Amino acid sequence: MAEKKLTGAGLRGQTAGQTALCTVGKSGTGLTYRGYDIHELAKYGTFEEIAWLLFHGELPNSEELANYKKKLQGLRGLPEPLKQCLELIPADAHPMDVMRTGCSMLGNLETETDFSQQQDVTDRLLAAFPSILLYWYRFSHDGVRIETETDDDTIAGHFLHLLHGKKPADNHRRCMDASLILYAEHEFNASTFTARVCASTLSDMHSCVTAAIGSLRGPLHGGANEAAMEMIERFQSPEEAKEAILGMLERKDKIMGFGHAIYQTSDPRNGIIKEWSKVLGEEVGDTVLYPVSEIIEQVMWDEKKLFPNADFFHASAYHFMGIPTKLFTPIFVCSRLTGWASHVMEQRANNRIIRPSAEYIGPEPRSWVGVEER
Ligand SMILES: CC(=O)SCCNC(=O)CCNC(=O)[C@H](O)C(C)(C)COP(=O)(O)OP(=O)(O)OC[C@H]1O[C@@H](n2cnc3c(N)ncnc32)[C@H](O)[C@@H]1OP(=O)(O)O
Ligand SMILES: O=C([O-])CC(=O)C(=O)O
Repeated sequence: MAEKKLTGAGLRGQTAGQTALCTVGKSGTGLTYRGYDIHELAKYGTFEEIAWLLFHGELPNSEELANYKKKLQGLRGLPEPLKQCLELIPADAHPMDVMRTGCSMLGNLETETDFSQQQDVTDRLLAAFPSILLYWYRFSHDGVRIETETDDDTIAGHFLHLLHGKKPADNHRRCMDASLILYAEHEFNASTFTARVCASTLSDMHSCVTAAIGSLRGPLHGGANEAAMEMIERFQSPEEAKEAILGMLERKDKIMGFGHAIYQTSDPRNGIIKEWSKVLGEEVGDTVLYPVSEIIEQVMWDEKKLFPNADFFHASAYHFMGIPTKLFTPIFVCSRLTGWASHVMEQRANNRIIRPSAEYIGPEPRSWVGVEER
């Protein structure tokens, strides 16, 4: 692939503001959160530690971490009107629409009335998002009203517990934890930029996050993990996948889970989630999905010099943990909330309304023509 031109459409290559949260694709640093490399964060950290790091700028000490986890544990319950609202949403709704509504409804019930509440509002959303999603999912699909206040120590464990109705295996919890870390923050991506634009009008946290959920939903952004799953599960063998992908490339179809707006040769998150996919696939005796994913990776590189982004191997990793495909992008929401909220706080701390200019390409000035003369 020719050197990517970082100008023009899509605001590519334009610096649209400053951040101390994250570097993306900066030469020599790759992906870092608050200066820590993503590989170290995913290997040694837990999602709650990384959330704290993003919000406060430093890793928590053991007392801070224990207190923070306790606080989040205590915020998992849902108010009755929110449960009633979730029960009205049909089973065939897209779970991203459920997240959008759930966030917005909570904004009606627990409104942020002053920016001094921003951390508490964020923590509430962080604790409540898995509950919102899975309360709706289990009610609409299984007809059960689940208890969302579990004693699980982590958000990863809480999520899988609510989904499957039992505490998860340790490696599933660890994979989910790693996944939440990988998705937590990514500079001025489309959904985060949406959140910052909303924040720049001095709007409330629920509005900023609801707007961001709308941006993440699209298949060119967070929705790609679901689209990748729908693609890979169509193939019965690597040979079939190779032939089909070559055909898709010839027809100039987009292959979901590949390419990136900023990274040029690889996405540093890919190797980490790919390894988890391999381990979990071996555990469930998979002989198709992982090999199919690998051959697609190979073909995409050989043919287009395109590489898997964070979403591609997330598809098979989540699938091996028994997570339904339509819940993939909402998990991204449960994680990226940390990045969105940190950016909202950063924007508020040094705000100017975001209002770029447009290059006008419309007609020259002209006179009004009455309706009877048109
Ligand atoms: C967590 C995330 O949000 S990561 C992104 C998730 N999204 C996806 O996986 C969707 C598939 N990928 C894409 O659509 C794109 O790669 C994006 C949206 C991620 C980045 O878009 P851009 O920065 O505009 O792409 P870029 O400029 O690198 O495209 C260069 C060329 O590669 C092609 N290309 C890029 N990605 C793909 C793909 N996945 N499949 C096929 N061709 C592709 C483009 O069509 C373009 O070809 P052209 O020059 O003939 O028009
Ligand atoms: O940065 C981007 O454009 C998309 C992405 O990978 C993310 O948001 O994680």
